[in-house]
Amino acid sequence: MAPSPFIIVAIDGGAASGKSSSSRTLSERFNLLHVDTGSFYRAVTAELLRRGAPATDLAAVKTVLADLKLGTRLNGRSAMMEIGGRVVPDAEIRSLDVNTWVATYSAIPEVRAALLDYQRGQANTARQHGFRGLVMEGRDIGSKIFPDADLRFFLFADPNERARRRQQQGFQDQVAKRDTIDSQRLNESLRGATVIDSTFLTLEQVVEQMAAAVAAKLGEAPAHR
Ligand SMILES: Nc1ncnc2c1ncn2[C@@H]1O[C@H](COP(=O)(O)OP(=O)(O)O)[C@@H](O)[C@H]1O
Ligand SMILES: Nc1ccn([C@@H]2O[C@H](COP(=O)(O)OP(=O)(O)O)[C@@H](O)[C@H]2O)c(=O)n1
Repeated sequence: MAPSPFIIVAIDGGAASGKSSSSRTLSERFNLLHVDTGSFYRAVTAELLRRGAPATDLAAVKTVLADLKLGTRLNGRSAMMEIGGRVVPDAEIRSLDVNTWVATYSAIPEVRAALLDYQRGQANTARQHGFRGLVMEGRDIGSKIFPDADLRFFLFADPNERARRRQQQGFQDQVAKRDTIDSQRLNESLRGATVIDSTFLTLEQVVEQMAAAVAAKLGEAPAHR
C-alpha cells in the first residue's frame, strides 16, 4: 500500500471567520499539526509592547526582532511559539492591548520577514513529530507562506456576523478595523482559494466541506458523521 501523503492545508480569512475552530477540528480528526499564525503575530506583538518598541519606531522594532529567540512547543496537536523559552500566555496575546496593535505591527515588512522561515519551518516540526501534515491558519498562508499548499481555503463571513461572534466570545476586539489594515493580504490569499461563506452555515457544515477535501487528499473515504 502506498504511504499516506504529507499534506499542507492553508486556511485564510478575516477576524472571527472561523479559522481556529475549523482548523482545530481538522487537526484532531486527521492528525494534522495545528498552526495558528495569528497567535505568532500576537506573541511577537506582546513582546514588542512589553519591550517598549512602538510601531512608529522602526529602529526599536528591528532591535527587538533581531533579539527574538523563537522556538516551538507542542500543546497536544497545536504548535505554540516560544520567545526566549517562554510561551506568551493566552490571556496576554488576547488582551485588549494586543488586539489593538497586532494588525499595525503585522503590517511592518520587517515583522513579516522575521516570521517567514519560522512559519515555513512548522512543516518540519509536523514531520518530525509524525503528523500526517499540517493545517495552518492566518492571512497569507495560501498566498505567501505555502502558495503550493495541497488545499487552500478562504473563510468568508459577513462582518456584522463576525463582530457578533467575537462579542459572544467575550473579547473586546475591533474586527472591522483589523480587517481594513489586513485587507491587502486578505485579497491576495483569496485568489485561487476555495471560498467558503460561513455566514449562514454552522461550524459543523464548514468543517464537513473542508474535511471531505482533506480526506480525498489523504486518500481516505469521506467519514459520515
Ligand atoms: N459557522 C459558524 N457559525 C457560528 N459561529 C461560528 C462559526 N464559525 C465559528 N464560529 C464561532 O465564532 C467564534 C470565532 O471563531 P474562531 O474560529 O475563533 O475564528 P477565527 O479563528 O477566524 O478568529 C467562535 O466562538 C466560534 O465558535
Ligand atoms: N498570517 C497572519 C496571521 C495574522 N496576522 C495578523 O495578526 C492579527 C491577529 O490574527 P488572528 O488570526 O489571531 O486574528 P483573529 O482572526 O483570530 O481575530 C491579524 O489581524 C493580522 O493583522 C497576519 O498579519 N498574518
